Parts: sequence; structure tokens; C-alpha cells
Amino acid sequence: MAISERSRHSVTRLTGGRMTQVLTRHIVLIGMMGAGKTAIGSELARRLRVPFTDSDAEIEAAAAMSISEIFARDGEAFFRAREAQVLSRLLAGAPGVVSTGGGAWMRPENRQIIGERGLSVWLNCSPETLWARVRQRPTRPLLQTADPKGTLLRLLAERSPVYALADLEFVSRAGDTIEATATRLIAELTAAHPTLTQEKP
Ligand SMILES: Nc1ncnc2c1ncn2[C@@H]1O[C@H](COP(=O)(O)OP(=O)(O)O)[C@@H](O)[C@H]1O
Ligand SMILES: O=C(O)C1=C[C@@H](OP(=O)(O)O)[C@@H](O)[C@H](O)C1
Ligand SMILES: [Mg+2]
Repeated sequence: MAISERSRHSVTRLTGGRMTQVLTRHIVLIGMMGAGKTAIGSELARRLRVPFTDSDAEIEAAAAMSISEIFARDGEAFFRAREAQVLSRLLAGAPGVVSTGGGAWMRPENRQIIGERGLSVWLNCSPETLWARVRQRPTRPLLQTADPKGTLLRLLAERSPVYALADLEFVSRAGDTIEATATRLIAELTAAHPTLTQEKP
């Protein structure tokens, strides 16, 4: 880069011409297994240039075991206790995008802490799309049943009224790419919650 270009660039920064968007609270994605919380959350954070964390990934890293192994060895109650601890640690950090596991929002104490430190977004999705995404993968222990599709639909029916308590419901469309979905989510989030981002010099 020529010196003149470099100095012009610095002047722009010094005069505040370059503003950075910062988040005022965490964006917390909730919703069913396969809705895309992990995939969309990661893309959303990349686009907003904020940290991304996923509660399942944090639990796996701390335990050095997969979610399936934790369920098999220590049981669901143990997993749920770790999940609550991890969420409260993640939410205490600098605002970013936090993707939760599908059951996290069911616990009142998790809803409470998410409400205090973040904006909850229910990533909703049709049952057909959920099933198409989860059916190939053996990574979700709750679906290791004789009738995994029936289990998925039952969980969806039980959980939907509780997911509906989120600050925002966002419907993910089956034919859209992850990138297009993130673009639309950013637009809906900033329209519905204008104070979510703030410009910082
Ligand atoms: N438009 C889309 N939105 C979200 N996920 C998508 C989309 N298209 C394909 N996928 C794939 O579907 C899967 C969604 O799973 P994941 O992000 O793990 O969901 P969750 O964390 O909600 O269980 C990923 O493998 C992702 O790559
Ligand atoms: O719905 C649930 O109770 C679960 C969802 C999973 O996360 P994803 O929703 O990211 O698949 C994972 O936390 C665990 O298998 C339990
Ligand atoms: Mg996930």
C-alpha cells in the first residue's frame, strides 16, 4: 500500500469515519434440534463480528466427551446441570451470539438468566425440515428411540408453547441458505430491537 493511501486510511479512522457495531446484549438462539441454532448462530456472529459460543460445544470441550457420551455415562440430569452452569458462564461474558441446545430453554432458571443478559430468538422451522436434518445424524441422544420421528414431533409439540415465550420468533425457511437466513435474521432483529446494536467509533 502506498504511504499516501495508508495515511488517508488512518485519517478516516481518526476522524471517526469508521464505526464499529457493538452488541448491547447477547443474542441467544433457542429452538428445536435441527432448527439450525449452531449453523445460523455461527454465521450470524461472523457477520456481526462478535464472539460465537455454543453451549453444547462448551460442555463437550469441558468434559472432553461428546454429548452422546455424557448422556450415556452420566445421564440427562447431569447434562442439564452442566448446561445451566455453562450458560450462566457464557452469559456473564462480553455480548455475543450464544446458541443453546434444544432443551436449555425449558428450564425456568435458564430462561431467567437469558432474559437478564440477552435477547432470546426462537429459531422456528417446519417439522419436515427438522426431521430431514436430524434423521441422518446419531449425535442427538434424545432421538435414539424406537420411533425417533415420533419423539421429535412429541418434543416439538411439548416445547413449542415454551419456545413461544422468547423475545422474537424467527421462522427459518426450508429452501433458504444459511447465509440468506442470517441476512434476514439480522434485518428482523435490528428492525424489532433497534437498541440491540450500537455504533462505537
Ligand atoms: N438454511 C439452513 N439453516 C440452518 N441449517 C441448515 C440450513 N441448510 C442446511 N442446514 C444444515 O442443517 C443442520 C442444522 O443443524 P444445527 O445447526 O446443528 O441445528 P441445531 O443446533 O439447532 O440442532 C446443519 O448441518 C446445517 O449445515
Ligand atoms: O433438544 C434437546 O434436549 C437437546 C438438543 C441438543 O442440541 P441441539 O438443539 O443443538 O441439537 C443437545 O443439547 C442435546 O442432545 C439435547
Ligand atoms: Mg446445536
